[in-house]
Formats: sequence, structure tokens, C-alpha cells
Amino acid sequence: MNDAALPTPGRSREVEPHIFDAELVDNSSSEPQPNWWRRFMNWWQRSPRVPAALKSRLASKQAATDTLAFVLRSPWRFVRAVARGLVASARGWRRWVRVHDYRDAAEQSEKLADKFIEIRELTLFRWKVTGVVALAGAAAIAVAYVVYGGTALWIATGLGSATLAMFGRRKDGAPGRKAVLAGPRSLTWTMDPQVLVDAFRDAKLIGKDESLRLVERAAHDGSGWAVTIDLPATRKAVDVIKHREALASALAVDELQLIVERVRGRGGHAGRVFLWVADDDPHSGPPLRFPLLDVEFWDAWRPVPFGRDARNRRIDLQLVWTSLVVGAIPRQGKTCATRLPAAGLILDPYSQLYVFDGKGGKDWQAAEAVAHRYVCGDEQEHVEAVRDYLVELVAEVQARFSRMSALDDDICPESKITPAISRDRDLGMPITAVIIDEVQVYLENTTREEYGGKKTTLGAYIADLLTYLARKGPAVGVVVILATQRPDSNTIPSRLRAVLGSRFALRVMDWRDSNIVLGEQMNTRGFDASTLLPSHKGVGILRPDGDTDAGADTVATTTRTYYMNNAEWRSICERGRALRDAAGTLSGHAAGDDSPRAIDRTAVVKAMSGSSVTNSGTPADLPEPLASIVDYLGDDLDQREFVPTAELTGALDMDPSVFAKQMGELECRPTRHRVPTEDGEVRRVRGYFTADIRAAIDRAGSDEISSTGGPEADQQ
Ligand SMILES: Nc1ncnc2c1ncn2[C@@H]1O[C@H](COP(=O)(O)OP(=O)(O)OP(=O)(O)O)[C@@H](O)[C@H]1O
Repeated sequence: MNDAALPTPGRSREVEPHIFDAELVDNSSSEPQPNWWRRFMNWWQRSPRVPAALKSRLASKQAATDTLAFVLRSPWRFVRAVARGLVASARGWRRWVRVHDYRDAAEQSEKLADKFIEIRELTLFRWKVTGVVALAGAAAIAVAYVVYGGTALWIATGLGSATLAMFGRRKDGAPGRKAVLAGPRSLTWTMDPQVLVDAFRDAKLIGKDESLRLVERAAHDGSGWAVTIDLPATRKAVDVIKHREALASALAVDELQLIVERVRGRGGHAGRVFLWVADDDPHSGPPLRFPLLDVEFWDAWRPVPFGRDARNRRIDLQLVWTSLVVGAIPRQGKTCATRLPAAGLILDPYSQLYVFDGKGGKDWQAAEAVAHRYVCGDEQEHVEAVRDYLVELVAEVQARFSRMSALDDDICPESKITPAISRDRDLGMPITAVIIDEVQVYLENTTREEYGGKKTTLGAYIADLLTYLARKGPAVGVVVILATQRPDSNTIPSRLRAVLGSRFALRVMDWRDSNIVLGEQMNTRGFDASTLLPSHKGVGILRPDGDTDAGADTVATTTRTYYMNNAEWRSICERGRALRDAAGTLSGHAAGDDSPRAIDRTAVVKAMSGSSVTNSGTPADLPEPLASIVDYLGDDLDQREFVPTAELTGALDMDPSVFAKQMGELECRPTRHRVPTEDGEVRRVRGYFTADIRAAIDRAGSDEISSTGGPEADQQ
């Protein structure tokens, strides 16, 4: 067992050094300090009168580096300022001598012809003045040269160039002084922070009069350049993350090369941004070897290595307590990505696998050797087998809940599965994963059947079963992993999507599909899987369940998944089988036993009625967002009178305008109604009467209104 050799999961550990390096304060000391000294240090650190450079050794070092850089750069900056001053004064003189201001004013009042003679006279006069001044200046210099010699010339040149440099100095927020066709901008910002400031201005992330504060100078870090900056007050790091593309354009790099993170925790704040720019395409190069190929055994409770981000940091994926959906257009690496978490579960002999492959190829064939339930194919019999096994699992989830409620507090402290429970074979609650590749094959089956007294399609029923498992299953150790090449709302209804915790979007067709996998409005937050390159196989945007270490604003990470070829995948499955043989946990299909388990079907119907639309007295194929509303409200649909719009859009993670439009199409209009607030007052808010929602459901049931489900349903 050499899993210990793997680097421990810890994305934050690789980020934090930047944060702490940036935090210039180090007042920790093991020696007890006298009180007056601590008070003095406290004052010193906090006083605005003490320059920041004197507050810590690191800050002083940085100030010294800055000063040295300034001194070394100043001759070149002076020459450039003189050149700019020369150009600016020549332009200014030209405008003056040609009486531009007067000419423009006359032109604007359409009196140019009347003023022509006046303008001409003034032009001649100004030429004369120029001539006189030039002659007088030349004469003065000549006299000074005769009287004082060459020194006078040097003094005159010095004064002249200083004046020109003053005139041509780069003023903050004066972009007009830049050359129209500048050279390539990439990486110049690492040398000259002003270029970085300009890029932020060009990307409209700061105003013309605003600037940035360098917390940590640009330094080469890994295979790219890193810099930490503070935005001006009131500007937010999250906006920089949102407009990463504009910033990448301003810095002249591909957006895949630019990583923007908000610095969190100690030393971080809402306006502190960490930027990292890769030297080259960070997602090219040979495929990344899957670390689990070198381990004998894996604990399903440990996050599984999933891939690496642009900075080559390992990205792990937590499996227990959550579920995963992988969406992509064909041939982008969906199956390969789905096999990674599957491998983590296969290498844990105490976990149980339900593997269903809608494609029917040999991608998942090797998993037959370890799977408790295995279905491969898209025929009607396969869809029915998947349904039966899912029903079996729903019954199993219920049985686990009731068995768990009978357990001692010592064994089961929180009515949730624990590692010890999952490995105790007497309790019979192993971590159970349902892995379905090309899940759309099963969800799109249109055979109409009756379930729990209601007519519905087989696909909708499977969606309900999966929704139940993804929602209730995690607490008792059920993990749902779905992969689809059609991530539209017809295929994966929102009620199912809403309960799938982790999302991974490889390249998709457009931002709508990307949002369907990653969540509403993720494109506006800077995450759009349609912008990934076709050549980047296995590269996708991972939005893990819960917050990442980088904080809630860094909701997703572009990740290149590890790669496993077929032979390696087979070797993992063979190892999984050997481990199960040794542990005596081989069961079901892998042990040659495909006989269905006896289940209590009425209990399944009852369980589903609490959570799905199928059996709750409402039609299973309700259009969105009605189905999701029914799913969200449950019994409240009958018990409450009124639901505020904000509550519904929040719960459904929907854009309010799209929600209003879709509800309008279902003939459900919002009204203003008085509702009591938490502080005891009564406020008038917009929302829907549940009676109207119920009426829309009835109309949908009698097919009066057409389904709005479809890709448009998820558009913004
Ligand atoms: N992480 C990766 N690194 C490098 N190459 C990869 C990676 N993942 C997938 N690929 C390449 O992409 C190809 C397609 O992968 P895969 O079969 O997983 O795609 P898919 O999306 O499941 O396709 P389909 O939709 O046809 O099932 C693979 O043959 C492999 O060469």
C-alpha cells in the first residue's frame, strides 16, 4: 500500500504561501514580551503615520527593491518622458500656430467662411511670434555660449529636457499618450507595474484615476508569473474574476493562461487579488498519469485525485456526501473523467458499484468484474433493468435509514453514515456508487407506464429515482455519478440537476449548455465551458460541491483530468476484484448473482411520493420550472398560500427575468401580496399564489399548455 506516498490533498497549502508572503506582518514570538513593548509594536503596526515600509522586514525589503528598480529604470524613463514631451509640445505648438481652437469654434457655429480672414491673420501673427521667439532664444543661447562657453549649452539642454520631461511625464489616467501601435504587451507587466495598471484600466476593472497597490512583486512561480495586488478601495476581487477574459485580453495572453484568485483568510480581503500568468499553454503536454495507478488500495472516503489545474496543483474530488455530473460534447474525455472517481471506488473493496453504460461499448466492460449491478446497452430491456436496479437502491436507501435510526449514538452519532459503519459488514451499508455513462439514453426513454397510480414515461421515472437517490442517498452512503453528452434541460430535468452537488463541464457547444452543467449564470461569473479548446481533451471546468479553499468566489477551477488508457483501467478493475476477493466483499453481478433483491414496492412508492412529482398527485412530465417548484415546495404547495418570487428564484437558482418569462408562458402571473417578515413587520412583495401554481400544474396535466422544457428553458 503506497497511497501514503501521494501528496496530501491540499489546494490551499499551495495558494497560501502567496497570501502569507504578502502579509507583511510577523509579530509572533515565542519569548514573552514586556507590556510596553507590545503596546509600542501594536501602535507601530497600526499607526497610519508610520510608513508601511517600516512596519516589517519584508516590507522594508520590498521598499528597497522598489527603490532600486526605480533608480535603475529612471534614466530610461527620463529619456522616454523627454521624447513624449517633445512630441506633445510640437503637437501643442502646431495647434496653436494654426489657431485650431478658434477655427473649431467657427466651424461649429458654421461661421468658418466669415472668420476666414481673421483666422488667417491670426495664423500669420502666430508664425511671426514663433519666429521671433525662436530667433531670440537662439541669440540668447549664442550669447551665453560666447560669454560662458560650453557649460551654458549644457545648462540650456538640461533645463530644456527637464521641462520637456515634466511636460511629457506619464500622468495617471492619460492613456492618450501611449503609442497607437505598441509592441507585444505580454510579460512587460512583470517588469513594469505601470503596464499592469494600464491593463486593469483597459479592462475597465479600475477607473482612469485609480491605481493598484503591489502587495507582492511579480515573481516567477512554477511555470508562470505570479503577482499579488490590492485593488483601489470599493473595487472587488470578485469582479476581476468575473472579467478575467477582458483582463487576459489587456495583458495579451489567452484566458486559459490567466488565473485570478481572491486572496482569502489571514492577509486576504475582498480587494486583494492573486494573479498568475502561465508562460505557455498550461493544458498542453503529454497526458497526466493517474496517481491511483500506483496504489494498491484506496479509501473511498478520501477525495480522489481528479486532475491538475493550470498551476499544476492537484485537484481532488470528494465523493462521499455528494454526487457528480459530467457533461460534454462527444470525444472530449467524458468517459475518461467519469472513470477517475469510479477508480477510487473500485480500489476500495468495501464499496459497492452499480455501473450502467448507456453507450453499450467496451468503455465500462472491465468494471463488470467488480460491479454489484451492471447494465450495458440502450435497448428497452436495458432501460428496464436500470429502472429495476434503481428501484432496488431506493428501497435500500429507505432500509438503511430505518436501520440507522435503530443504531446506538456511539456507532451512529448523527444519523449519517460514518467510515466505520460503511466498513462494518454486519451493518450492510457500504459506500454505494451509481455510475451511469450516457445517462440521457435512459432519461429520454418515452415508453409510457403507470407508476404509483400515475401515468408517466420510463425516462421521467428514472429521473425521479435518481433525484431521490442524489438527494437522500448521500446521508446513507449512496454516491450518484452521471455523465451525459446532452446536458440540456429536457435530458436532465432541473429537479435532478439541482441535487447533483459537483459538476464537471468539458467542452460544450455554447454557454447555455455550460450553464446547464455548471449552474445558472456561471458564464457571467467567468466560467464558460464552451470557450475551452477542442484540442484540450480532458480539460474542463470543475465546480465542486461546497466551497473551495480559495473561497466561495472561486466557485470553479479549470482542470485537466488525469488520463488512464484502457489497459490501465482494466488493471484497476482487476486489482479491485482481487481486493474484493481477499476481503470477501464480491457480490451481485461480479459474483455471478444477478437475481433481483426482494423489495417492498409500496415502500418505494411512498418514499418517492415525498420527493418526486411522479407520485405526488402531479404529472411526472411537468414543464420546467413547474416541476422544480413542485419539487422544492413539496407539501408546502398545499399548505402555503403565497410564495415570494425571490424565494423561488433563489431556491431554483434561476435568473428572475427568465423565471418570470417561463412562468408567464405557463399562464402564471406574479402578484403583490402582504407577507410577514422575520422582524415581525408586514411587507408587500411580489410572488405567486400557490392556488395559481396548482392551477398551472392541473393545466399541464391535461396538456393545456405545452412544455417549455428544452434548451431554452435554461437560457437566461
Ligand atoms: N485527460 C485526458 N488527457 C489526454 N487525453 C484525453 C484525456 N481524456 C480523454 N482524452 C482523449 O480524448 C479521447 C476521448 O475520450 P472519451 O472517450 O473519454 O470521450 P467521451 O467524451 O467519453 O466520448 P464519447 O462521447 O464518444 O463517449 C480519448 O480517446 C483520449 O485520447
